[in-house]
Amino acid sequence: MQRGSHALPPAVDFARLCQGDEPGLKATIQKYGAFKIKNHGISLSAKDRCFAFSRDFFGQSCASKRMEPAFSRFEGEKVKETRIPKESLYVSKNKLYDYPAVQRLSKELERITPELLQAISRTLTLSPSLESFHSGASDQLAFHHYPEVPEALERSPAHRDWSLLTLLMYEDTGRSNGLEIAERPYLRQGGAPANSAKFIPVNPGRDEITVLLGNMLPRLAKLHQWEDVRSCLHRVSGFGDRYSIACFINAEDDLLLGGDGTTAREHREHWETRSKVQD
Ligand SMILES: O=C(O)CCC(=O)C(=O)O
Ligand SMILES: [Fe+2]
Repeated sequence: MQRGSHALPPAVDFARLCQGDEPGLKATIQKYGAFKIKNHGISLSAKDRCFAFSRDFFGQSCASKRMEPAFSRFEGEKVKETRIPKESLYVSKNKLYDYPAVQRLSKELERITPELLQAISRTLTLSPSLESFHSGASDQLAFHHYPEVPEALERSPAHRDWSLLTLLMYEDTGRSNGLEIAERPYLRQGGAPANSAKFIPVNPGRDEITVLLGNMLPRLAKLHQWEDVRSCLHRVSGFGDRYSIACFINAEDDLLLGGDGTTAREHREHWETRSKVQD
């Protein structure tokens, strides 16, 4: 049962969603820009292997990690001017051969992505369907590590992702993991929506994946005159050592995202540059 309006509704059965409509999903996406899925076909062993890889990778010395071009150092990224107290490793599709531990998870995610894009398109009546904008070549896996920082309550400030979709995976710790999502409509009391929004905890259950709508979607909605599709405003709070895996599903690089001629690649690179802390 959904606990009032104070929690993201229970995870949708992905296999069932692929067979047909899921009552209530459209309302959930419109309210949160996010939903959870279970029975998704991503194996626990592939996921566990990646979390083990992540712990080993981030457990190395700073000098070793800095040798890795895909490594983004602690506080190396920001939201507006706030540095994020995390370190990350970004694995692009063309670098997968360097990371054998990651290949299986990537393959499994690749297999479910077209079905997920189709299901979202059907639920929101988007035409052309989202999978026609996606080849998978520019999708990326991000491994995040938020080391314990006693004084940091807000671990990642409120932001939206620049992707089409973000799939978030966690270890099953059995406790709240800090991901929070803004509920719509935002109360606009003079402040920016990010400050006035009401955030609810997500608390993904065992082996659930949280799906967030990213900023490529509202751009496509405008271009194709779809009904208002908003991206998910989210943040991370809490204490303790924390690991997460994000799969960024992006529209193919050459796709036009707006009447101004911006391509998906330019959109992505613009936001990547904006979020980097310059040394
Ligand atoms: O670590 C998380 O739970 C969220 C990560 C996130 O927001 C991102 O990768 O954009
Ligand atoms: Fe995010």
